[in-house]
Amino acid sequence: MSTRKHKVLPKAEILIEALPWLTRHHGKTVVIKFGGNAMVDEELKAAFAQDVVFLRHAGLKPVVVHGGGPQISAHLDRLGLVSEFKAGLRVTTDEAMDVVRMVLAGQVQRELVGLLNRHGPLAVGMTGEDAHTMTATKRYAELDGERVDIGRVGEITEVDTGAIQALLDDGRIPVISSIARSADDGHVYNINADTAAAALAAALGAETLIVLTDVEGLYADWPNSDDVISQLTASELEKLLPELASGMVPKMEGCLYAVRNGVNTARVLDGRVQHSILLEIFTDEGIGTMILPDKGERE
Ligand SMILES: Nc1ncnc2c1ncn2[C@@H]1O[C@H](COP(=O)(O)OP(=O)(O)O)[C@@H](O)[C@H]1O
Ligand SMILES: CC(=O)N[C@@H](CCC(=O)OP(=O)(O)O)C(=O)O
Repeated sequence: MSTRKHKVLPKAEILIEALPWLTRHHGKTVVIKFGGNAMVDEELKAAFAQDVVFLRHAGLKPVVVHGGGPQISAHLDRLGLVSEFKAGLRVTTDEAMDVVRMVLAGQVQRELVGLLNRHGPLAVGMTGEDAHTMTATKRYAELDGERVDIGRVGEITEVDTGAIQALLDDGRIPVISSIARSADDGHVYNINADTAAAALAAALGAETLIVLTDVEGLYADWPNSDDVISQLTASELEKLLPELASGMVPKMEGCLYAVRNGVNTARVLDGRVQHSILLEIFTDEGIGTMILPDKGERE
């Protein structure tokens, strides 16, 4: 009897630890960005799907926005097309845009939908083009103060959350690829997936934006040290932005945008750690980096 109690009690304690978090997050929308670099391992992808389905059954409304940078680069390579990044954004020729759309919507999104739907008829894939969910205009990169043409890369000008809301109201899990149509020229544009996730989180009035990536969080002095900043405010992050490099730039700009536009917290988590989403949402042990609105702007 006592051995049994010994074994069962810790499990019950874990469940009870989740109670205040379950209450707090019930019915809330959570936008989760799954980065291409965190999507390389089969077990991790399956664990990610389990976490998202768990959130849904725990009464939250998860929305998945996915990247696929490495997968796009691999496909371009196979076709003998060069990929080049400027200011963290892929220079996207018309030809490359076809590949971006095919890989994101036809490969990466399909795979995630398949993994989620192992647990039931929950996930529905779409791109920002569907039902005019995301509208974009051509974006230029800023390099040493110069405006540089990077082809079919877009910035979001408008978000229509109608289709996503309808899916959420129907109990589904929307899985969204970061592509948007332009109202100016009718073309489709390549949107950085962190930027898309942040814009959607703000437009949906999400409680939280979770960005899964391939590092532990925001390093204070990358690449010299692996000290992770566990928490910072929007103003503190704004000061750090000019020092950031590569993929962290759109990620942190996105987090800043989200918390400045009504999202209560933005979190960058290590997607290489299995079940990092569950640990973050339902336990007292926060991991990764949390960005909060400035005092006075918090709910
Ligand atoms: N201060 C920083 N803290 C953490 N990572 C950083 C920092 N500055 C730059 N990076 C780089 O940003 C990368 C994450 O961005 P990215 O490669 O675009 O990932 P994802 O595919 O998940 O969007 C990290 O792997 C790291 O190389
Ligand atoms: C404009 C731009 O750079 N778009 C990205 C879209 C995918 C993405 O953002 O994927 P990750 O989240 O895995 O980096 C690209 O073409 O790679």
